[in-house]
Amino acid sequence: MEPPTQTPDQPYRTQPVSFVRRGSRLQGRRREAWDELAEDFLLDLPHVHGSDTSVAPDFVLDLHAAFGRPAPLIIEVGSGLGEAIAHAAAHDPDRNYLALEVYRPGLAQTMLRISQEQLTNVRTAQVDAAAAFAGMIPAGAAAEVWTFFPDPWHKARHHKRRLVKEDYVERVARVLEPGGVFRLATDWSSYAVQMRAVLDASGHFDNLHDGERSGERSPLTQVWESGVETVVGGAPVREGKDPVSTGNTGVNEGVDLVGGWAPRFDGRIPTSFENKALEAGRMVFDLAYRRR
Ligand SMILES: C[S@@+](CC[C@H](N)C(=O)[O-])C[C@H]1O[C@@H](n2cnc3c(N)ncnc32)[C@H](O)[C@@H]1O
Repeated sequence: MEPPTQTPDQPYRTQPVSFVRRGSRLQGRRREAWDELAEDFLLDLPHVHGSDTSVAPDFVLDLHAAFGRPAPLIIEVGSGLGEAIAHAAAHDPDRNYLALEVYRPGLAQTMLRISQEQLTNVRTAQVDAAAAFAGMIPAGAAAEVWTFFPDPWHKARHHKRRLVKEDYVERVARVLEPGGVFRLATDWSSYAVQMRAVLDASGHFDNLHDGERSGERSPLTQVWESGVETVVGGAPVREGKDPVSTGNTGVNEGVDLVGGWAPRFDGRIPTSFENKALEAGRMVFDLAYRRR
């Protein structure tokens, strides 16, 4: 049976959300995957206000029941097509992996991967991660939270929609156990700078690579020198009508003396999304912070 299509979820929200409604209809193999695999791999969440990305504020997930065993928990937010989480879970069978994603076709594709690779340690949930982290995920339950390539929301007037900002970082701090690790990646320098600033200011985290890759070794310095982000889709960025925020994307911005960039995380395999960024010549910024 075709699952219900998404319905507007703005009325109950007080904050702008980090995602847009993309096609939620499932076709072909993905539709079959949803019908056949959701019972085993998709968490059945109580939604509110008819929105299938919401979760009832008083609902708390029973992780032991969801996975059928107690084990350290890794949560990937915005897991897309499931490439990274399926790969990581296959190489790390002793830990539980939870994919939080709002995009239904992506979740169907993720469930297909889980099934094809016969993984027993992955579950998925269609939910806004910011809402899930407010209550659904028990406090201190996660050993790691990953947020790789969140939607960049380029235009300055859209920056408020970026996922990684103060309130999200507070919620990640809530779900991580003491000593737990928050890993992030982005291919846009302006968002990378925002992530680093918000995390450094939060008071809940220590940068695992504080001061590393500064100066000429900083990917930020390299982006500024190359000016690669001043051309998007083959067209130069234009002030006023900029397709990307011109903050921290210009040529000769100087040298990044702060650094703090992590080496590429081994568990993060290149996704098709990252590959497109690399083909366009952009750099990837990794960050890793430990919960105090
Ligand atoms: C640019 S894609 C990157 C996907 C994947 N991480 C990768 O590297 O291929 C960002 C993903 O985050 C999802 N997303 C955005 N906001 C979200 C939220 N609040 N909760 C869960 N997923 C979200 C989007 O639906 C999209 O699939």
